[in-house]
Amino acid sequence: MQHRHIAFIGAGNMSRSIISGMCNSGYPADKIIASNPSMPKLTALESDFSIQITQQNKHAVESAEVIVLAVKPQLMEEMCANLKDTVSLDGKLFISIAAGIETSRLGEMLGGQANIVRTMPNTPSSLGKGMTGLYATEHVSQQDRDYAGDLMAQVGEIAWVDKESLINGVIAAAGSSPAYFYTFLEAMQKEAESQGFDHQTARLLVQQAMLGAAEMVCHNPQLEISELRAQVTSKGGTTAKAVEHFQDQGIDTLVSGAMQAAVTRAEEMAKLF
Ligand SMILES: NC(=O)C1=CN([C@@H]2O[C@H](COP(=O)(O)OP(=O)(O)OC[C@H]3O[C@@H](n4cnc5c(N)ncnc54)[C@H](OP(=O)(O)O)[C@@H]3O)[C@@H](O)[C@H]2O)C=CC1
Ligand SMILES: O=C(O)[C@@H]1CCC=N1
Repeated sequence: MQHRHIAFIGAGNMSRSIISGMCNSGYPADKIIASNPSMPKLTALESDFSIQITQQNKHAVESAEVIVLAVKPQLMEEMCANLKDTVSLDGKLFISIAAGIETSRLGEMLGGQANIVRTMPNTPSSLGKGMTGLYATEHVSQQDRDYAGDLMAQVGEIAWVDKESLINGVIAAAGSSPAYFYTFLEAMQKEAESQGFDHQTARLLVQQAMLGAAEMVCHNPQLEISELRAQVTSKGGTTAKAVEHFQDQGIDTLVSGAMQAAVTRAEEMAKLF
């Protein structure tokens, strides 16, 4: 991929995940700058990855061709307003990772910029195991689309969507979903402890089972996930009883309700910010 000068505005969890993935994939650290109001996250990034750091967004943006907008959604408007008043934004490519802010709104916040790619990554990006959805406005050139896609592909798998509303679907299925799996694992760990295992052993049991299950799904693309489930589920055995319990308790409704709640919140955020 092209190694353009890139600035991260906001050096929080997600920026760190992406920067870490980029550096691990060989992106030159001297072409990456991160900007943040407080120093500790910046100094950690500098010492871990040798990237450039600054507390001045203006300084980060001046020297960059690509700007990653990585502040919390509720802070985006104020941050962009300060930026557009202090530095020329023309000709730059903007890549937003913020949940719930549409490209049209971002364009307004940036004073009429339209060269915007909206993405929705997730935290496993820090290990190169991310899943990112991307949407580009019609104003974005093929070269810039390729850059944005290549960038996020440094930290995992990517999927382009051709309707912006589908980014909210990406949030529900991939952006937020690591937390669903953690919630499930927390509950499993707790129950394993109740059944007599110490905290660490309970964690090992559930994390290794999850890892193995995820690898089985990835390594067997020709098999439906339901088939993999069937392979575990011996007739009249233990798994059948456990899965039956999930189904009796309405797991499908529970999961679809949770994913719809994520989409609804993204839609609400689009109106709020
Ligand atoms: N966490 C996740 O799983 C995902 C998050 N996202 C999106 O990523 C974005 C960032 O989230 P996340 O990394 O979790 O949040 P964090 O709070 O960890 O990071 C946001 C960072 O922005 C900094 N910041 C605040 N104001 C400014 C400003 N004016 N200029 C520059 N930096 C500023 C904060 O600094 P300080 O702490 O010093 O105030 C903080 O370090 C959000 O928009 C979120 O919707 C997208 C996908 C997944
Ligand atoms: O919870 C959030 O709003 C962000 C977006 C996806 C994951 N975290």
